[in-house]
Amino acid sequence: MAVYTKLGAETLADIVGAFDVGQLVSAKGIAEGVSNSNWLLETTGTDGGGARFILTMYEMRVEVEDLPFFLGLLDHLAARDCPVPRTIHDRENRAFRFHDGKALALIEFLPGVSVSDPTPAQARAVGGALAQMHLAARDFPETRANGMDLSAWKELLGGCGREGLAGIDPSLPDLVERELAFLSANWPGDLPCGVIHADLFPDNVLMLGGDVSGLIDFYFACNDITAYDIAVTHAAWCFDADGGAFDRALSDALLAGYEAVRPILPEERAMLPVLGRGAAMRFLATRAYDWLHTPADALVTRKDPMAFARRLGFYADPENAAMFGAS
Ligand SMILES: Nc1ncnc2c1ncn2[C@@H]1O[C@H](COP(=O)(O)OP(=O)(O)OP(=O)(O)O)[C@@H](O)[C@H]1O
Ligand SMILES: N[C@@H](CCO)C(=O)O
Repeated sequence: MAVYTKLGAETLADIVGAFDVGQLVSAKGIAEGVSNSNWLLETTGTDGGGARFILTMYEMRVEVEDLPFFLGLLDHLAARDCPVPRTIHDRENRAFRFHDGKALALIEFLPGVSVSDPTPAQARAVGGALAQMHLAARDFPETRANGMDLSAWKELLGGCGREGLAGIDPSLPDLVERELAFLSANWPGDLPCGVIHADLFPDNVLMLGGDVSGLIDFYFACNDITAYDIAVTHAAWCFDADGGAFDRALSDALLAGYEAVRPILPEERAMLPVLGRGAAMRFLATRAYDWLHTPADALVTRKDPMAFARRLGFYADPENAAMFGAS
């Protein structure tokens, strides 16, 4: 349950009063998500017609000094017609405020649901929305380094130790050692860079039928290799949940949808298998670390690291590299 802080009705009404959004009508804690506390708020709206918002209180993993980047990016992308929620600024035009020392932001509510079993048409739409985001962010003036880069993967996996990794699966210590050495030697240094989402899993995409109605949860967004974001999205969308079964139709649709909006350069395509290995390692690293460091009685469900070890195997297999060739 991702509501870590209890806020009474009066407190929520006070918070809402700082924004020009009408009066609070109802508030409901949102169970999904693990990093922040989220509430779905309903207000009377400014014209009395009613309005819905997401109130987010930043609890962990999000640094307050990064909020201008994350929230400014939402406004920048929304102004360029990307399906992302706008940040509602308070009456003093601030994008975030503090309550009891914790930062909070009011964000536009977007309709739609996260799909757990995407169709190729939905994967195509997601590819298109990702490319649209990459293009729209080109003139975003703020920058943020990727806190989840290769050096962070090494640190997280180092923090697991060989024994810890072996406790998850006996094959993991050698796989991690071999792959980290490969990625260190082969990570591209000359591909186009820009603002990337870096975590565009199905649970961070809201869909209405075949259309993307919302890209959310930009709290890993940063400046890094643009094609790495394609690889992350590919790894997140084109396999079954345990990572054992690759879905070629989803993959083709995702890449075609992306290319309908922004071409994938030949040099980007050529590196997709390596970037896919990196993307798989990134989620293997955070999942393995959390697997070993989350107390057994925590309310959060741990995610399976091996689901990304299997994806890693897929991207590392030379037989699979050909399908990323120029279309
Ligand atoms: N703008 C929005 N419009 C509609 N629903 C939203 C919006 N933002 C968030 N939600 C809902 O709230 C849930 C949690 O949001 P989010 O994923 O940002 O939380 P989080 O705690 O940061 O998650 P994570 O654990 O993935 O980091 C989402 O799954 C979605 O159901
Ligand atoms: N999307 C990530 C969690 C947030 O980094 C995962 O599924 O492991």
